[in-house]
Amino acid sequence: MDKIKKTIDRYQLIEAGDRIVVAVSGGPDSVCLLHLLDTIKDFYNIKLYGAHLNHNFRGIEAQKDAQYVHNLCEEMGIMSFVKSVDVPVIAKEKGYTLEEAGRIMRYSFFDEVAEKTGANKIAVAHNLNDQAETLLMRLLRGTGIQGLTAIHHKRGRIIRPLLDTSREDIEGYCGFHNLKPRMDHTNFETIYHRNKIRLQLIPLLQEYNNNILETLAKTAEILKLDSDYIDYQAHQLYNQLTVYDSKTRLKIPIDGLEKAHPALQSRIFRLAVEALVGRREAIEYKHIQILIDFAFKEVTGKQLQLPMGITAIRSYDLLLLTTDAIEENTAFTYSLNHNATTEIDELDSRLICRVINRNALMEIPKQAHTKAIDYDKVKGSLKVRNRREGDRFWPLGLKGTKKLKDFFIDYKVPREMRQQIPLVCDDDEIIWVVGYRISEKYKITNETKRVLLMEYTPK
Ligand SMILES: Nc1ncnc2c1ncn2[C@@H]1O[C@H](COP(=O)(O)OP(=O)(O)OP(=O)(O)O)[C@@H](O)[C@H]1O
Repeated sequence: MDKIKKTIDRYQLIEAGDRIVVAVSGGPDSVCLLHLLDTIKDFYNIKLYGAHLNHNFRGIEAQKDAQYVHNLCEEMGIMSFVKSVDVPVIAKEKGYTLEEAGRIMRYSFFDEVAEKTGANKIAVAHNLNDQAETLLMRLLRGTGIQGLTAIHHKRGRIIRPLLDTSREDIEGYCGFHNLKPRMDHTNFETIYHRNKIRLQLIPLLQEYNNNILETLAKTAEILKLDSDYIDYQAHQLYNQLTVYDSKTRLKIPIDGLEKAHPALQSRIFRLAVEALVGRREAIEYKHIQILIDFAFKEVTGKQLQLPMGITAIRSYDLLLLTTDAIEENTAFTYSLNHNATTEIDELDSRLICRVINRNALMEIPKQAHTKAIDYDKVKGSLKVRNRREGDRFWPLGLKGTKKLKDFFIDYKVPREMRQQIPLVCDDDEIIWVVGYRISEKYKITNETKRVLLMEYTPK
C-alpha cells in the first residue's frame, strides 16, 4: 500500500475527483490494483469503474474470466463493463497479429467506457517485473533509447500505479487479502520468449545483482529523462518545419531536415508518420533508414512506398509524405461562363468570372487568386482544365512562350501536383496558370476596354 501511494504521488498519477476506469483482466496484477484503488478511494476522493474485454481467445475460460471480473466488481460495489469482441476475426480482417488486434480493441474499449462514465483516467496493472522483462526483451531484440524507456507510469490518461511493485509483492498482497485471482492468461506477447526471460534470464541476472528488477527500472527512468529531452527538441523542430496541405498530406523542407542532428531526423519522421496514421510505431527502424536515404539521396520525382499506405515523394527541396492515393489520371475540363461561378469538383474549388468595364478595375483588390485580363483578346470559348501533354504558355513579363512543363519546373511545382493546377484557356492558348501567372498576351493594356475578372476560391 505504501509503495503504490508513493508511486501515485511521485508521478502524480491521481488527483482528487478523478474518475478512473480500472482495466481488470482477472489476473493477480489487475485484481490487486482494483483492490488497492478501492481501499484508497476515499483517501484520494476518486470514483472507480471496472472494465473487462473478452477477446474470445480461449472459449469457455475467457467467459469465466469475464464472469469473475463482473462478480468481483459487484462484490466491491464497483460499476463494471464487460464486452466481448471477436479479436481473431478482426485480426484476420485487418491484417494485424492477435496481440496487436487485442491491444487495439482493448484500449478502444477502455476509451469507450471512459466516454460512457465521464472518466478521465484509465488504470492498467503493469508491474515492476513487466517493466524489467520488457526492457530486456527490447534490449535483446535491438532498440533505440526510446524503446529502452520501456513502460511509462503515465501516458496521456493511462496510468500504471503498480509499475514499481514486484510480482512477488503483488502475489503476497493477494494472498494476505484472500483475493482469488484467476490465472493470468493476458500476456499473449510471445509468451514463450517472455517466460524464458522471466524464468531463466532474470534469475541468472539476480545472481549478479540482487536488485536487478529495480536496477533495470531505474535505468529505464534515467533513459526516459534523456529521451524526453530529445523528443522535446524533435517536436519543436517538427512543428517549425512541417507544413500541412491537409490531414493526410504534409511537407517537410529537405534542407531543414538535413541540417538537423540525425537523432532528430528519425524522430521527425516518426512524428510525421504519427500525424498521418496515428501511431509512431507504425513503421520500423529499417523503414526510417530507407526514408532518410530516400530524402537525402534520391532523384526528384521518385516515390517511395512505405507501410500503412504512406507514400513519400521527393520533389525539389521538399519531402512530401501522404496517405492519399496518388492518382495520375485526373483530367478535367469545364466551360466557363462570363458571368457565372464554375465548380471544379476535382479540386474542391470554384472559379468566379465577371466581365467588367476597364474603369471599374481600380476598385478590385490585388490578390494572387484574383486576376484580370483583356477580355477582347479571348478567342472562342473560355474553359478551365488541367494540363495536357504539349501545353505551352507565355508567362507575363517573359519574351516568348515556353513549355508549361518547364514553367512548372521553374516554379518548383512538384510533379504530382501539376495535375491539380487549374489552367484558364480559350480556344487557342493558356490565359492563366492559376496561382502562378497570367499570359503576357492577355495582359491589360492602355487599349483594353472590357476586362475579364477571375476569382479562384476553395469551395
Ligand atoms: N482482457 C482484459 N480486460 C481488461 N483489462 C485487461 C485485459 N487484458 C489486459 N488488461 C489490462 O492490461 C494490463 C496489461 O496486460 P498485458 O500484460 O496482458 O498486456 P501487454 O500486451 O503486456 O500490455 P499492453 O496491453 O499495455 O500493451 C493488465 O494488467 C490489465 O490491467
